[in-house]
Amino acid sequence: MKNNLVKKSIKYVIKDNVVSVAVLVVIIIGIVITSLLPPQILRKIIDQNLVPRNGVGLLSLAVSYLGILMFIGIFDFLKEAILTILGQKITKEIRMEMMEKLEKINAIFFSYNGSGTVVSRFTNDVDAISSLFTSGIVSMIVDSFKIIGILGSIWFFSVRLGIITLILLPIIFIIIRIFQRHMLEAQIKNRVLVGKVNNHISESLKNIQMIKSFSKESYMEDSYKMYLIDNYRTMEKVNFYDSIFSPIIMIIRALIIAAVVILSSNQFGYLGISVGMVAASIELISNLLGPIQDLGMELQSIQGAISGIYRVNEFYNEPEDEYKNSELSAESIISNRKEVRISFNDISFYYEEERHILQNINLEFQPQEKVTFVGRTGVGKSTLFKLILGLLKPTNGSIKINEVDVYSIPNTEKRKIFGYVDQSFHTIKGTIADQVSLQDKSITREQIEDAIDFVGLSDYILSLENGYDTKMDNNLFSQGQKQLLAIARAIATNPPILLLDEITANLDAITEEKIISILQKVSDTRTILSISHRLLSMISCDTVVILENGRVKNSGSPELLLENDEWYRSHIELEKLTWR
Ligand SMILES: Nc1ncnc2c1ncn2[C@@H]1O[C@H](COP(=O)(O)OP(=O)(O)OP(=O)(O)O)[C@@H](O)[C@H]1O
Repeated sequence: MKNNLVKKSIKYVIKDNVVSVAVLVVIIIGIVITSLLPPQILRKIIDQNLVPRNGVGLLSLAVSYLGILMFIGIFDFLKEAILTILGQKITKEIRMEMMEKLEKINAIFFSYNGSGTVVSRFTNDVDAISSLFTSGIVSMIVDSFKIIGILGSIWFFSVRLGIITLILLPIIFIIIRIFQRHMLEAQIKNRVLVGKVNNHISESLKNIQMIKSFSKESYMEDSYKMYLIDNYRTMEKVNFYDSIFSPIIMIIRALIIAAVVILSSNQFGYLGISVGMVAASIELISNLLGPIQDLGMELQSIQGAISGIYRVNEFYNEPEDEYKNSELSAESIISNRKEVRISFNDISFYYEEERHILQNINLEFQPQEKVTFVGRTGVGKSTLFKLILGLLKPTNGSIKINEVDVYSIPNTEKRKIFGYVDQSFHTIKGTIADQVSLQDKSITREQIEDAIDFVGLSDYILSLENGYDTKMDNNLFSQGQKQLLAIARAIATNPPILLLDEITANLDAITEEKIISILQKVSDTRTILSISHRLLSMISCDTVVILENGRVKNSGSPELLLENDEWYRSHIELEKLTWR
């Protein structure tokens, strides 16, 4: 992959924490070495003191045995602490870079990736990478060295025992791995089923009205029972593997101890080692089981981390918005708001190759022209707006404002050029004033209050206890008021172009009328591009553009279209016959 974010972040954190990394290396060496010492001391105690019944030096050996165990504990603690800190720093670095990337990424990415997928890149995948440090690669290196060290020590006591241990090692590893795999499979299955059980409850609660209205209680109950039974079965499996795992490790350990004792007994004398060496070998071999068990789990988390690394790097390599001319400012594009000329120059667009949404669109709008785009649902009206806003890049042609390609306008300048309102109001965390400014520091309090006043919401908002500084709550505003707030948000920076996408779609006729009258006021000095399903509810416009099959079918003044466009005329007639 071209840009390896994970590698870059690791390098950066290591460079920034050289001392901690150096201490970590020393600690790791310390752990590997010190963990080999206790069996050696044990051998000495048995061979020098216990067998010949000699007390000389016994106390100092016992103290060093204890001291070394304490050191191992301290080293282990330090290793974990440093690894966790470094791991957290690396994941923080990765997440920050990902957030920066998210801001630059091409809007088309979000067409194909739902919010769940993107969130999972930030959470699960980065967490999997972090486990690479806490329980993955470093622990695996430590455990591998521990195993090598233990093997070396055993070899040193008896070559024969060394060879036997070497042969037994992969067999033990495979047995442990088989059990771990089954355990993990059952745990994952169980987690999925617990999720399903919980989802089912929340889904039932969410849809309780529909369930009751359509008498679907028994269906919901049956599927809940089914999930519960499945959950119970997998839970049993998890319990079975959990309870059998420890006894299996103990049996393996007991078998090894028995084998070492028998092979080194006087009758066999096969290993030819002292009693102290037997005891030390038993301890060493017992100590082998820990790292072998850990190695299995570490392999597992490394596997998870590798796929996390792949997905994070894949995200990091997503194409970014191509060309933004940072020299362009809103003022340089539109020096006189009465001179805003928008042109569509043979634009075509598709989301998926070979499936054109828009084709060969050529249009030219005069300064302060009011244009309404109409057409059947799915014809590509909202897509056209995204192209005008420069969120999507036409696959062919260009859209220009005063001869400047909209796609090259930097995002920071867009709010001064465009105001955009769509069907629903999207709230942000914060106060009512924040809903208008979107916490943009360059928007003054006066601009916020003027915009709110303009849409006629100031009386209502000032009647609230904290006025404009009231904490935003979805229940504070009706649907119509929210749309007014959305208009205030769009006009706060006084942009010369307004894009209105079906903004009255979810409102009743009276609220719709109120909003349209406010929009008429807003439209005086602006270019207004709007989308409307209902031809009669359009704000009075100069031009109607009818889209059909991704192309401009017809365009002209409403009066002209009434005369020469059958589709337009029949739709107007049809709407007049209906309630609204
Ligand atoms: N993100 C996307 N990825 C793939 N296809 C898409 C995407 N968004 C829209 N489309 C497709 O593009 C076509 C045009 O959609 P668009 O939303 O622009 O139409 P519209 O005219 O605004 O529809 P409506 O009036 O119902 O809002 C539709 O066929 C839709 O399925």
